Amino acid sequence: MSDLFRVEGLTKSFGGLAVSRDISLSMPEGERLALIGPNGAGKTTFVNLVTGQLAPSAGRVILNGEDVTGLGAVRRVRKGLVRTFQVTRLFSDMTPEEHVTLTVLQREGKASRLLGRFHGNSQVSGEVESILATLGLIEVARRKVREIAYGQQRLLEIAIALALRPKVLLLDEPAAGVPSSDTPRIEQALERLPPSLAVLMIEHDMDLVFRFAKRVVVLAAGEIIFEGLPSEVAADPKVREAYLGSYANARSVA
Ligand SMILES: Nc1ncnc2c1ncn2[C@@H]1O[C@H](COP(=O)(O)OP(=O)(O)OP(=O)(O)O)[C@@H](O)[C@H]1O
Repeated sequence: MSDLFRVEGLTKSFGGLAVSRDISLSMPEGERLALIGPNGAGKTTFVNLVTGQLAPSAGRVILNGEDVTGLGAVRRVRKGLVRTFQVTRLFSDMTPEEHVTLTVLQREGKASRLLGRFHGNSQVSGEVESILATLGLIEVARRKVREIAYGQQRLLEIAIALALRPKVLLLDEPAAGVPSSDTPRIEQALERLPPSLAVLMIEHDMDLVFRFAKRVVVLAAGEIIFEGLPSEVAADPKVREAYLGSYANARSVA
């Protein structure tokens, strides 16, 4: 198979609770896949298994034909499997330009030298500028993170991920916490991601999912219950039942 990335039979239990059950899926180059599902369906756990933050109980993760299941998270990143997190992990006193520059230098094994020395390095600064432009962050490149909008902070997380030169990018709720007035900014930035990059996005904002995704996978209780086109997902009986079930549970708890 010529898939860039695939998982086979990925399974994980916490004690007696199975949170990933025999998940298999594949992604070609240029994929735009949304992974959706009710709260607690196991979406973040799945990403953690793929990126090496968690070890699976069974199953394999394969990147470019290579089984990376036994590798730690850092080595998977070096091979091109990169993620962002639901909650931002930025330094509030640093600028977007500094964050992305440091990441490029880190990738090149030069981060231990002083950042200042590289301000004049045109190769590094050219790459940093191009990444910041992709995410629409040029005008805030030299502002401190704490002074920029939360939506821009979320985009900076993606910029940092791009600076690691991913082949597969996993976005964990890129629009979470972002005011709806700012979601078009996120959407436009996602449209500008490199075309060959395979992107998997977890997201609860269905407008964003439908605009971004070419394919949708629905997870419920740790299992894939639907895989297909965005236009088909809402009418699928299993999907409707899963969402209705979670709504009913939420109401019965409330
Ligand atoms: N470290 C852990 N130990 C025990 N149970 C866990 C652990 N991590 C997650 N779980 C449980 O696994 C299930 C799946 O959680 P997960 O965070 O992957 O769901 P999710 O689909 O990402 O949910 P959400 O949309 O709310 O972020 C939940 O029932 C959660 O309580």
